[in-house]
Amino acid sequence: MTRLVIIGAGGHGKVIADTASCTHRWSEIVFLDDRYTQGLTQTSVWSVIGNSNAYRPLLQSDDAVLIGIGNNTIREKILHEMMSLQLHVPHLIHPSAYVSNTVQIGAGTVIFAQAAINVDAQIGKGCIINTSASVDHDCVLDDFCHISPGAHLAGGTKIGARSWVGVGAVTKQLVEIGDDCMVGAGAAVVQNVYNESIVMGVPARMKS
Ligand SMILES: CC(=O)SCCNC(=O)CCNC(=O)[C@H](O)C(C)(C)COP(=O)(O)OP(=O)(O)OC[C@H]1O[C@@H](n2cnc3c(N)ncnc32)[C@H](O)[C@@H]1OP(=O)(O)O
Repeated sequence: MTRLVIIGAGGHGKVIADTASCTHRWSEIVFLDDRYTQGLTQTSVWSVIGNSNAYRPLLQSDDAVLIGIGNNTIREKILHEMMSLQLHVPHLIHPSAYVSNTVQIGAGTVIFAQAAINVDAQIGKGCIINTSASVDHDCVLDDFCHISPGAHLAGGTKIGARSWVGVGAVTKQLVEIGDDCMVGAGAAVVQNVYNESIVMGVPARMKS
């Protein structure tokens, strides 16, 4: 078993740590966080061992690394740094999640408790499938997107890179959401959404 180092000790990082501890895959779980320099040495039951900006001397070659940062663009930047250093970036699945054996999952993607991912879905790198979200058959999620708690993607939905589907939002089957989009909490997306759009409401419309 190796050590898991999580970069970012905020709420999302803690859910990663909690999920990781449920898997019993890691000998130790520790955090790096910018607030270490202000005296943060503990978050919940886990130690913060250093500053995330000075990670290089703190990381061991056999560590596994995950990024505990909810912002999709920042998570992308840091994950790419980690991968360029040839560090092991696993994916993480909570034991209570259902993930079909046919699903493809990229490095650094995390799938939290009670999520369900159905047959032939494809999920890119560094994605977050949050608590109780569902991603149905044949969905394609590009890298670094975030499906918030309780959001449901119907079959064949496509989500572009770095897009964020808000808590409790839903999509109609085969809808395509572009890159860098924001789908508001509780929205029902029934039409395609262009890149960099913010949509909200039922049915979802562009934010004016
Ligand atoms: C584990 C976790 O916690 S994961 C985190 C999950 N978080 C989320 O899902 C948050 C999703 N974010 C939202 O829904 C946001 O409200 C957004 C992105 C849609 C809009 O945010 P902002 O641009 O800051 O909009 P703002 O809060 O200023 O509201 C603007 C107007 O839109 C309305 N509005 C905001 N969000 C929504 C929404 N989801 N649905 C319908 N209307 C909304 C507001 O009531 C307001 O209306 P008004 O002008 O009539 O008063």
